[in-house]
Amino acid sequence: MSQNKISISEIKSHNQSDDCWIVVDGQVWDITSFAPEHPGGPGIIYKYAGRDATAAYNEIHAPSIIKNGLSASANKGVVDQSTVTKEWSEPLPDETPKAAPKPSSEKPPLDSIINAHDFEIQARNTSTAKTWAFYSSASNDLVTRDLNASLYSRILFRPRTMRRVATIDTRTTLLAMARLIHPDGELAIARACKTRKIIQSISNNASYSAADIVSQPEVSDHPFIFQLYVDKRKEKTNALLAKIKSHKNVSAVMVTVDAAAPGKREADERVKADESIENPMQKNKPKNDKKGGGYGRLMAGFIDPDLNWDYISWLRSEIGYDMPMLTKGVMSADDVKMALDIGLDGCVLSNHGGRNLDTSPPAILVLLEIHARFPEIIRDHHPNSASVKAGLTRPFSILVDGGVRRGTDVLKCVCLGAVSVGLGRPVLFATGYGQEGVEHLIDIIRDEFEVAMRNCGLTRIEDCGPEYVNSGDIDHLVSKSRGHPYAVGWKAQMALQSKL
Ligand SMILES: Cc1cc2nc3c(=O)[nH]c(=O)nc-3n(C[C@H](O)[C@H](O)[C@H](O)COP(=O)(O)O)c2cc1C
Repeated sequence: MSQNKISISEIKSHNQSDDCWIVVDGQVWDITSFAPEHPGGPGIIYKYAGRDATAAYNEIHAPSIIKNGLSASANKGVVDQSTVTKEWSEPLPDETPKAAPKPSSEKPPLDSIINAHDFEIQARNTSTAKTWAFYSSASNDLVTRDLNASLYSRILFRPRTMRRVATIDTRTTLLAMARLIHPDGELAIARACKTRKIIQSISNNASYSAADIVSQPEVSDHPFIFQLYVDKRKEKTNALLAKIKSHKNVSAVMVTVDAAAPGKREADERVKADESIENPMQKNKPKNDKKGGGYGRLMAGFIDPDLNWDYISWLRSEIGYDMPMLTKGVMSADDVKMALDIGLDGCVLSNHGGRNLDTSPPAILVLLEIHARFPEIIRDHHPNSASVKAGLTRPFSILVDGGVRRGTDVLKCVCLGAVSVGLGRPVLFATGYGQEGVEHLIDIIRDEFEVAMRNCGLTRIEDCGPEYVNSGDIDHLVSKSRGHPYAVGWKAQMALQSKL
């Protein structure tokens, strides 16, 4: 079917935030209603209102994103090439009356940053092309990365009013997970987490060693979680664990299980790697080859794809029952149930920020799947549950990460039973400003969280519950059974009888 041809003058007339068209690869899109939800903020879109955004779009998005993410009615047609003018083909002039500030390599003052999206925009404008590509990239078409964030906007609150909310108690945990963006990297994150009473999860691939991070005098009495990737060479994992356990302030180990193979992070692959940078934990250096120059592949090369439940059970006893152990990167309720059954202390529902398996489910869907399929896990094992408080059951903590950008996102997770909520990229972007930047980010999210609590009529974390959220718009995406809801399996018995 031939597409409607649209003249350049017509496209240019749709250049306002309430009537915003852009052109990507010759296709004309009405992006008015999507722009406010754009994960990178609407500013960058408004900069291209009534213009050709192809170059800017292709820098960080895969071609299919716009087609899959917008409704068919948003496609207005194709550019009428006979109307293209010289002025249209020229790059965007520097000065623009639209909402986006002029991109600058100068960091804006920290006090002009008022939300997590602002941190992302400044990181994009001021960090090196490689740093931006490595941090922001995700696998294949970025579907999961973007869905992680956008699903939160489809869950609504069910607020109660007139509840005396002048004084509230928000004691809960936010998790934070960077030297590419600031020389102090994870050292600065650790100090900020200490001043803001947040727990940092230290990556196995951090740019400083775990010892350097947890031994800083400022944080010597502050708890940390160590995130472990199981090495193909098991003796390396054992040696690392022995070192980790020698640090009194490492209070839990989190084993990442969603990285059997590194995702194809095309933005990272497309930007040449600096072959002189050494990954301090693995002592290896990046190289550019036929696949590209991805840091992601370099950092994942040592991870054991044969990781299995037998090893996790062994690790559980090896680490010792005085040290809580969790799995991170859990994407199905069945794997949560397994973790509970073999005696782990919790799970982080996560898809690695969409960096490994594209189209894997956002954590919030897995959280809802747990409610639908194994309600006892949260009802009887949530650390604040009546059953745990009465000493009848043991606590099992569900943590969530991926796409969390607002205090309202945090509150939705807490209402649905999450004990902690993790922030990945926003913390890295905020680290561009060092310790102060991370503190500012945490203050922003906490403030948004408190505003949301008050306006929902909530004063205590213990009172947050599913009755405060309406997930109707995404309920159809929640898996309600182990098998497919109607497709008939030809080897169903075998597959469904296995616990694994
Ligand atoms: C640059 C970068 C590096 C990461 N490195 C690790 C890692 O070493 N280990 C790990 O378990 N997860 C890692 N993750 C995933 C994060 O722990 C977290 O699951 C994810 O970033 C959450 O999504 P968000 O960035 O949308 O908040 C990394 C994420 C990013 C963006």
